[in-house]
Amino acid sequence: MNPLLRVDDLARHYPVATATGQKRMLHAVDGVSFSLAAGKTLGLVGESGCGKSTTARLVLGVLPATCGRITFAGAEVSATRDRHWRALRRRMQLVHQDPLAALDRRLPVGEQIVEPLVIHGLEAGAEARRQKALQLFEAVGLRPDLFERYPHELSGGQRQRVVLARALILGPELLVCDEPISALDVSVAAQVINLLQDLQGRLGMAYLFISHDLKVVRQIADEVAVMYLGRIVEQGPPEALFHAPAHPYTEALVSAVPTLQRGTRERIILRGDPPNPVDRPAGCAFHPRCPRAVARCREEEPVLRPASDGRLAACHLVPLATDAQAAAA
Ligand SMILES: Nc1ncnc2c1ncn2[C@@H]1O[C@H](COP(=O)(O)OP(=O)(O)OP(=O)(O)O)[C@@H](O)[C@H]1O
Repeated sequence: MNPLLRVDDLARHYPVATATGQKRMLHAVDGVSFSLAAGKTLGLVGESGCGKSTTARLVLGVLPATCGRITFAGAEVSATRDRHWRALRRRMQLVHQDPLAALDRRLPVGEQIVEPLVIHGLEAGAEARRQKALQLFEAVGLRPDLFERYPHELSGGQRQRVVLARALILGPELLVCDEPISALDVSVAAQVINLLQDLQGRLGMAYLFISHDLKVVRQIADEVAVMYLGRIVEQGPPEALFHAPAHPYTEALVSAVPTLQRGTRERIILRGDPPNPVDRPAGCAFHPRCPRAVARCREEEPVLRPASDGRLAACHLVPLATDAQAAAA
């Protein structure tokens, strides 16, 4: 079956000036490929600056790619902002981490929920729009009396529900959730995650779910991709990935969450920040921070390929799948 979303060799480079005034290229996203089936969730994790948000903006067609290809429901996504782009954008919506920034402080939240309908000229008549918005209010668990309130009169969790209701009003097939709970406290965040799962069950949307919270990603994702310095370094089902990480970088991320770590392997503590993407280390980009690195890691760049247990990993130390296993995966 064709996936709903397919990303092939996607890249986004930025020309930047170094401290000495030299012009260099920053590879924010550098050859990323994945696919996402309808109704499923792909979690995207990795340290700050690894390219998660850039990937999200490329997928939504709000940022042009340097190269690569994005296909949504069989149609190519490009950042052209023409009629074709607008029609596709209706079917994929963004849920951002900061609901206050996403909402207009001067408008009651009920009015903001119906805005996408007005923009796309989809529902004639103010009353029909209001009824639709009230239905969505209920679907995201908001009381109808909050309809006329302004964003600053709502709690953070309520505001994120308003943002969700607005994203849902056009009936999207894909929600791109970029750190949707990072501004919320733990119990409210848990409610929003439960709501997202519930909505997915009822409406069958696919989620591209970006988060640095591995526990939440394990709960919500069907598949997880780990990014490092603009590339995917490991991808697989959350249970396998978090309980028995193959790539030392995934292992380091998991080591930082004691309740996720299993087994007796020595923990990998991540030291320092990731390298500057302008000066990507030779060989494996993770080798300067990897306690398991061997000579080959400093010289030869590992490519992302099937490991013996079916997941994808870009590490010289991970046993590769045999040709037969790779073909079956
Ligand atoms: N407009 C830009 N010009 C130059 N560099 C950029 C630009 N936008 C992003 N970058 C760089 O691209 C890299 C990836 O950024 P991105 O925001 O995608 O990372 P991220 O994983 O989403 O981080 P965070 O979790 O902090 O949001 C970073 O090094 C960032 O500094």
